[in-house]
Formats: sequence, structure tokens, C-alpha cells
Amino acid sequence: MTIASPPLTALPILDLSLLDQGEDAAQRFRDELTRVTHEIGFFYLTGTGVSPELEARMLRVSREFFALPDEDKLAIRNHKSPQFRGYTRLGDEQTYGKVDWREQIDICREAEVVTDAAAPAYKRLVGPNQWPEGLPELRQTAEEWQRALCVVARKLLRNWAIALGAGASYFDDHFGDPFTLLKIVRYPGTERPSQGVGAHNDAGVLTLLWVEPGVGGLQVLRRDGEWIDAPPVPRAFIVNIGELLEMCTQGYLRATRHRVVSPLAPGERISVPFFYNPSLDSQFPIIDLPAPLKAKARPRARDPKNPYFDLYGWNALKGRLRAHPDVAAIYHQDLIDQGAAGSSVRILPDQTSEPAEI
Ligand SMILES: O=C(O)CCC(=O)C(=O)O
Ligand SMILES: [Fe+2]
Repeated sequence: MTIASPPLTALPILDLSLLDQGEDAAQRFRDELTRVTHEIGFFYLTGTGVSPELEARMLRVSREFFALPDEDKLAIRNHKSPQFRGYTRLGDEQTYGKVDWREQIDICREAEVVTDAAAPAYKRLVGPNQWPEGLPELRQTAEEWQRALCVVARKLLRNWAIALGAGASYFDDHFGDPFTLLKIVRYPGTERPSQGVGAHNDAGVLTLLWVEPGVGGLQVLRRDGEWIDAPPVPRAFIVNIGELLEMCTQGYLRATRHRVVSPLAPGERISVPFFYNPSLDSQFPIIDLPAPLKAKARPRARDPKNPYFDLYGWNALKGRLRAHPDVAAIYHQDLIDQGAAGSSVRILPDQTSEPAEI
């Protein structure tokens, strides 16, 4: 007989440094990692190797950025970037058609624009970032942050791959050079609790979230439909998996709905989500799970209004067009008119479409 465990009231805490403490410790880490991502899909991760100094610098430089005069922030507004980079002002972003109350800067891999007219449309996401003048530390810190977190993400993926019987390099081999997205976000205080970010699943592979110490607001949906608070834990990142990793594992690892409730005025909240994703050209892999795991896997019924594509780039493009319809209308109206990937699948945001059921 199995005894049902009591419902979680807080997310579990895992220590990544166990991987460097011998095979038994590493095995314990992997078992725990796989269990919590199967059950709740969200956990705190300590022992990441990100230094307190880098955390403090990220917080300081983020505050400096948001304190810049509006005209300096708007000088790098995402409306100037077909690649959706740069500053999103308050009110310009939506989740399922409802406005999120946050401002942010979006940063991806630095690259030249792809000018080849024959390239697939998702290559329009490739290009340069926009950086604020007079704050060079933001770029240095963001680049250091991305390097450090790519290492953490790869370690996690290798250990999931081992635990799921696929071999350590499975995701490295399939995902290629990652197409990552770093956001630095500020949620201003509001008079009453309101939507900082509406309830959603992350669409990609893996999210590593850093939140300024002492400021709550993130909530995670438990399987029984209760929202639980996920306040920041000192020196820990909050990790969750996205729907792509869920799909790669046939639903064995779970993407979980979460949201952010705005802080009360005069407070504010800085957070730094980092989204680790495959290279745009990578083909979506599905792990052939060992039978005991497959028996426990729960493949998700897909929402036909929110399709997934086999090639990662189309998913990335769809996500950006939906999150930023204003930028999409300026630069990518042709794609919205045509539908994604030359198919009949529309990538236009559908205001009535709900997140897939968990
Ligand atoms: O800011 C946060 O704490 C979470 C943000 C989030 O869930 C997202 O941007 O996908
Ligand atoms: Fe999220």
C-alpha cells in the first residue's frame, strides 16, 4: 500500500553541489531532482556556484537601469528591435490577452542579423541586443550571468537525462548551441494585489529565476488547484521546467502553472528569469523512457490554439509574437497574416485561448 504524502506547502530545496561530492551524493541529487520535477516541476536550487557578489551586482545594476529617466529606457525600447530585444515599458506585455504590470529588458545571444532572404522566418529572432547608454555594467553583468547559468542549466539537463535513461549528453546533443533569453524585470507596487504576470506555464525547456531577497509574489499552482507562495530563499534560484522539456519526457517531468502577484505600493520587486532553450534549428527530441517511468508519464493533451512545432525556432517565434503583439505588428505583420511555418496554424495571439489544462 502506498501512503499519500501530505500536500506541499513550500517548494523543495535541492543542492547542486551534491554533484561534486562523490557518486552516492550525485545519485541522491538525481533521484531528488527527478522526483520533484515529476511531482511539482518547481524547486529551489542552492550550490549553483553563482557568487553573492554577482547576485548583489545584478540587483544593483538592475535598480540603476530601472531608475534611468524614461527617455533613456525608451531609447532602447523593443519597438526598435525586430528581434524583440530591449526595453518593454509598463503595460506593453500580456499573458493570455491580459496586461502584465511589469517593465523589463530582454537580452538574448548577441549576433548579427540574418540577411539571407531564404532563411526560415524564425531566424528573424537572431540579432543584436539593445543596451542602455551610460550603464556598461549592465551588459557585463548580464553576460556573466548568462555564462554562469548556462553551466547550471547544462548540469541539470545532464542529470535529468541520466535519470531518465537517455545518457548524459542527450540534451547537449539534441539542443546544440542554446538560444537563451534573459529578462531583468521590475514589478512596481500597486494599491491592491494585481496581475504582475498572469498564470502561465513556461513554454521552453528550463527556467532559472533569481528574485531579490525578501520580496515574495511568485505563486505556484499545486496539483490540487491550490496556489502556494514561492518567496525567495537566500542564495537559491527557483527552477522550473517548461512545456518543451515536459514534451521531451512524454509528460514525465511536469511544467507547472505559476503567476506573480504585484507587490503592494510603495514596494517593488526585481526578478531575473533566465530561459534556457535549444538552438533555433534544433529538432525536438522525445526520450524513449524506461517502462516504469513511462507508466507514470502523463502526456498533455495539446490545445489546438497553442500548437507546438517540431523545430524549436517556430516555437520561439510564436512565443515572441504572442507576448509582444505591438512589436509583431510593427515588423512581422506578414507572418501574422500567413500563419506560422507557412502552415495553416495561426500564430496570432488568440485572446480567448486559455493555458492548457494541467
Ligand atoms: O518574475 C518572476 O518571479 C517570474 C516571472 C515568470 O514567471 C516569467 O517571466 O515567465
Ligand atoms: Fe514563467
